[in-house]
Amino acid sequence: MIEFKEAAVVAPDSGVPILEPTTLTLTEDRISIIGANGSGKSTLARLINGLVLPVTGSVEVDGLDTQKNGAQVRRKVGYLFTDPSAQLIMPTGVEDVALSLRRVIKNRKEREEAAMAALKEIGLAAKADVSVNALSGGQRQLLALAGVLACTPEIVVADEPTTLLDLRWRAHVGALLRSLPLQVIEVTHDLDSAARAERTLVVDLGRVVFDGDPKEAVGIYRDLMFGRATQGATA
Ligand SMILES: Nc1ncnc2c1ncn2[C@@H]1O[C@H](COP(=O)(O)OP(=O)(O)OP(=O)(O)O)[C@@H](O)[C@H]1O
Repeated sequence: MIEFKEAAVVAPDSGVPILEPTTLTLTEDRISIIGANGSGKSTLARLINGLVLPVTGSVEVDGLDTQKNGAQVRRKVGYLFTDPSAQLIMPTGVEDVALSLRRVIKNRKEREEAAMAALKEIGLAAKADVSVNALSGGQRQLLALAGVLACTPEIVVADEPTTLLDLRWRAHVGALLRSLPLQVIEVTHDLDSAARAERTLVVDLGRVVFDGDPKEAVGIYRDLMFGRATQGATA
């Protein structure tokens, strides 16, 4: 269970509020987060695994405070970035997934075997020894996901995981995320994908302005966007 208690974030340099005090209990297996560029979605998502820490209030995952128990929280919460380059470090796929496992499996041979198993599971076994740079964008995102899943998280937070992908890869990665027997929280600009969740949060100007039915959420987001576009056009 993920619990935000009045969690607020400000910009480290300026102190400008990025996320207003936010209280949420997130228990559903499929949650989507939508909102305009710069509204605070990634900040909200990053609070869940302690990549961002609240300046006031707290965020807990199964009772573990992200501030005090960061390492334990990150073992529970895997984080998938929009751009897989942000998390792929090693020259080849198998080395990269093995690196993700360095804290989980100490024995090198066992680690490589587990990395290969994770690549096989996701359909990338044939690319295990290929240079990461030679993979397509879709394959790189799959590889990043393999690295996350190899560590057997209980929750996956995916921050616009399909934004950089073509339609085919978008469908593939989206379907994979939906098939995971885990809690999946997805930040997305893909409103069809957002609407498939059980619960959707709409973020606007650093606040969760709607929390509930996905289809209703998408309607509210569209109203926010078109209202703003109209105001902008007439200003
Ligand atoms: N470390 C930081 N220092 C200063 N400002 C920040 C920092 N992190 C985020 N911001 C600002 O906070 C606001 C919210 O950022 P955030 O990345 O959470 O938005 P977002 O909704 O995920 O946007 P996008 O859809 O464009 O990815 C933006 O205006 C951003 O510039």
